[in-house]
Amino acid sequence: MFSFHVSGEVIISQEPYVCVPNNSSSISRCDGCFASSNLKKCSACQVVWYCGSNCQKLDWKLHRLECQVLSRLDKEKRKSVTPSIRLMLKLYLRRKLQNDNVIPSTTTDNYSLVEALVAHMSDIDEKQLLLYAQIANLVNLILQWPEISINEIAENFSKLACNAHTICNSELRPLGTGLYPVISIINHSCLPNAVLVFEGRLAVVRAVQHVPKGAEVLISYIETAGSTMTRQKALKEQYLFTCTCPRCIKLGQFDDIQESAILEGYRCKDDGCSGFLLRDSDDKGFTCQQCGLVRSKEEIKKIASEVNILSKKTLALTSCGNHQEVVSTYKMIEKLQKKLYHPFSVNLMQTREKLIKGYIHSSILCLGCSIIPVGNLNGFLVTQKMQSNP
Ligand SMILES: C[S@@+](CC[C@H](N)C(=O)[O-])C[C@H]1O[C@@H](n2cnc3c(N)ncnc32)[C@H](O)[C@@H]1O
Repeated sequence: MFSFHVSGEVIISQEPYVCVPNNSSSISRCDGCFASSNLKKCSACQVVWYCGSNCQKLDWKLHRLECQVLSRLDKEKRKSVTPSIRLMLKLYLRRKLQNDNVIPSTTTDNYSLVEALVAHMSDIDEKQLLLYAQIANLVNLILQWPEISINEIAENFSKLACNAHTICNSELRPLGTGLYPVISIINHSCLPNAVLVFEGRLAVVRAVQHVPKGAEVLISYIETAGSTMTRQKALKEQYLFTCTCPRCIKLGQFDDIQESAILEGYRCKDDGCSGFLLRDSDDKGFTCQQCGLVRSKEEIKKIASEVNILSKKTLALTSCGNHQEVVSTYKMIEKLQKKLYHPFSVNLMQTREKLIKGYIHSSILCLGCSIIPVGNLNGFLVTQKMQSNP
């Protein structure tokens, strides 16, 4: 048994058993390192991209098999090969390579770890089951391996849903999806003692506080900056369990109500007051729990609808690549949200996060302002003042 004393200390790290970049019609990434520039498409299958011969060579044993199955498909069918279908194909192809001793198996890198993952087959609803069966059918058609059944593939899709991880870069932009069977053993807490980050494709679990000898290492599967209801809903929907962590068991208690109202509720009408608001019993407005001022529902609705219109505008602007306009629209949203939400509101924080990402994207990050994002800890964007040049 180990104990981890220092915040930031690495507890465990693992390379993915399988992973795929989140390629779409608008963005392609290298299958090896997820880079998005200088890419060349595999000339045989016309599906997979590489940034150069290094990544292509490293991936060759697995891609040789994948390339064979993808090359059999006609052009239209190849378009239906989504990243999740590719992840499933790679899972079976890697198992085959290890069974045939083409690539080695180790205690932390073998298919039996995938077999042991929780699938929740008896907890998922019929609609979801049907969806898994349909996509499993497609995988079956592509692979043409009579020894694997549609049921088994569907079960593996269910496993991926509650065990696979989104691989993000240091700016927390999603790059791809990976399955890390050892990391998947780690359970969730809304008050975690560790965090999962990615260094390229490598998944690294780091302590965020002292983890005493024998204590369970717990990470958060979801954005922790949310009300208990929001967190519970997200965990139930994707991971099919009810969290009973120290934060969740406080549901309905004063501390929990206060935290939820700060994170997701409105601000006091008085700019100088930092109180949190609760809905009045007659449902006509919201009263500040510190100074007693009331905000009407109508006033709140009006600002919220202006925010809504601007948010839709950012979607349209983003899709046509107008990043400068995106940034100025987020600035307007931030101004309105400052009037609407509590200063520690998640919505406000998310807008600021998008604003900073927008600055980076449109390359107008003003070094004079000296603010750069350095990470996201427990869902809060941490910023760091850059040292001014001597
Ligand atoms: C990635 S797996 C974690 C490992 C899993 N406990 C196992 O034994 O294989 C995710 C699943 O673990 C369970 N789980 C994780 N954290 C939990 C928690 N705090 N309370 C209850 N179940 C949890 C849920 O069933 C969830 O879908």
